[in-house]
Amino acid sequence: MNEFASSASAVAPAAVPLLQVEKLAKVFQTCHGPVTVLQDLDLSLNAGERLAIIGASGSGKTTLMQILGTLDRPTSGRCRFAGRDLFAATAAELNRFRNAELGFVFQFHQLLPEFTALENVLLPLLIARQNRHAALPQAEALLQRVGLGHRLHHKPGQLSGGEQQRVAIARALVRRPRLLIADEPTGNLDGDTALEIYQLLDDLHRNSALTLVVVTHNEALAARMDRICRLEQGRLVTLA
Ligand SMILES: Nc1ncnc2c1ncn2[C@@H]1O[C@H](COP(=O)(O)OP(=O)(O)OP(=O)(O)O)[C@@H](O)[C@H]1O
Repeated sequence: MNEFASSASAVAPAAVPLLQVEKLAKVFQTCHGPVTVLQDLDLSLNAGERLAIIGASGSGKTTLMQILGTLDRPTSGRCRFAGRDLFAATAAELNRFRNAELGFVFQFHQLLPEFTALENVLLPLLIARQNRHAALPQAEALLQRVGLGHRLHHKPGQLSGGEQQRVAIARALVRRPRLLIADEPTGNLDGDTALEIYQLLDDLHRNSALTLVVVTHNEALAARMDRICRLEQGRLVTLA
């Protein structure tokens, strides 16, 4: 764990939400004038909670995920992770925080096509300077856990869409992040395969204290989470 993340968890009492967003706004400046996508957005998410975010196309779901994932900065407002103000951190601190504390899954898996499933999952550990010998059993165990123990040495092009997304989930979780951010993780999959991915997320949640924010267009899949919010007019409205 990096110094920013460890000092954050050291100062955070148990009652502090894992993620706390206050009065968040995002305005894009374009040649046609400013485009306000998020405004006055509040969100509080406890450790271990699973939140589904739904909303019309263009309502700002990906914009919000990018900000929660610290891949983009808000125009104004505050985002705290375990009590620590994220956007007050330096770029280097944020980088280390992101690598240690966050896992990302996208609609298109973004696996490296030349690498095997095992190598794709191993990579974040090697980038974090873990010894390959120690990292290998961790990556293998996680691939077993997502049901791909028999596909370790297959490349993404040799795997089905659902299998590729399982590898992407294993890659996102291999460094044991506290928050998993999934932007339309099943948008590219058929109904049965999408359901299998959600069952896998259920399993992973049950067996570890994973906190999950998932964007989906599918309300039946959203209903599997603990809470559903709809993004409308720049704000999150709690539905259930
Ligand atoms: N860099 C940018 N510059 C200007 N406008 C942007 C930029 N990025 C996003 N937008 C605008 O912000 C709005 C929200 O986009 P976003 O991708 O967050 O929506 P979304 O809810 O994820 O949509 P979808 O469900 O279709 O993926 C859109 O109107 C989009 O055109």
